[in-house]
Amino acid sequence: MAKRIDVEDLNVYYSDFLAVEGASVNIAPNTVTAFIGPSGCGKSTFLRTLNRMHEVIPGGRVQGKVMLDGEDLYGPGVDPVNVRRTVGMVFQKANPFPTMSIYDNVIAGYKIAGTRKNKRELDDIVERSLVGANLWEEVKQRLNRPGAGLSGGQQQRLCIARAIAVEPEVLLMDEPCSALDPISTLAIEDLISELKSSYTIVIVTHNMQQAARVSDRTAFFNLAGVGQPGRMVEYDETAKIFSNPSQKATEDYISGRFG
Ligand SMILES: Nc1ncnc2c1ncn2[C@@H]1O[C@H](COP(=O)(O)OP(=O)(O)OP(=O)(O)O)[C@@H](O)[C@H]1O
Repeated sequence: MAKRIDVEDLNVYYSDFLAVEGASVNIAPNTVTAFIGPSGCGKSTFLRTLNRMHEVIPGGRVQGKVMLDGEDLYGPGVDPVNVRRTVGMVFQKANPFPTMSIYDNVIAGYKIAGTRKNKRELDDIVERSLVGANLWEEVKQRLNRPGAGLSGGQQQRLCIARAIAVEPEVLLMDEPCSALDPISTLAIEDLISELKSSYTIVIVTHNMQQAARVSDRTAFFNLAGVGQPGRMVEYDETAKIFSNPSQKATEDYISGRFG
């Protein structure tokens, strides 16, 4: 079941460096939210706080609250590994395990967690996930071939299949199309629109047309200057952000006047 995400006044640090300051956001279940903004304003950093991947980086820490259906992800006793299972992530560069078969890539999350499943159950998971990622028809005859033998767009869909195989409730995507050609990009965008019925999706993108095409709501991040923390300047319906933003900085950015 897709979950809602509520972030309250989050500060995100790399050791002493405050990378994102005072970010708050309320994300409804079964929606797509896009994070846009200039390079270095903290989009990826903020995204990684939503599944506790930020703290894997040495010196990475947060202040504030990230709630998933009202439960604080950073509360005492919360297991970060469990958080990352519930909140899956897809990265900029498709990163299938190259020598592993397509089949084994999809079930990698279960193997790593040491979850025991019989062959029939695993077959079902593989088919369901590849169907969900719109890749099944293209690979069903070659499930035992290495993941690295797929095209870039197929590899990215394989990574999406791997992410959804463990049945997350939220999917985070960090520039998932930046290494893809326009056709593969459209395939991923179509897929994002389909996945929305099952998951809450948050995507970082540099492509404003993409944000406009796939997202329901958009958050614009900005940076006051070099060495300053990034801030979430405006967060609203995507149609509003792109047609009638309330902040001048947002308007300058989306109209290309950013400088
Ligand atoms: N591992 C790290 N250690 C220290 N500082 C980091 C680290 N990763 C990012 N930063 C810093 O945090 C700030 C935000 O970076 P982040 O990558 O989140 O920005 P971004 O908006 O996603 O940028 P881009 O659009 O270029 O990917 C930057 O000043 C960056 O240099």
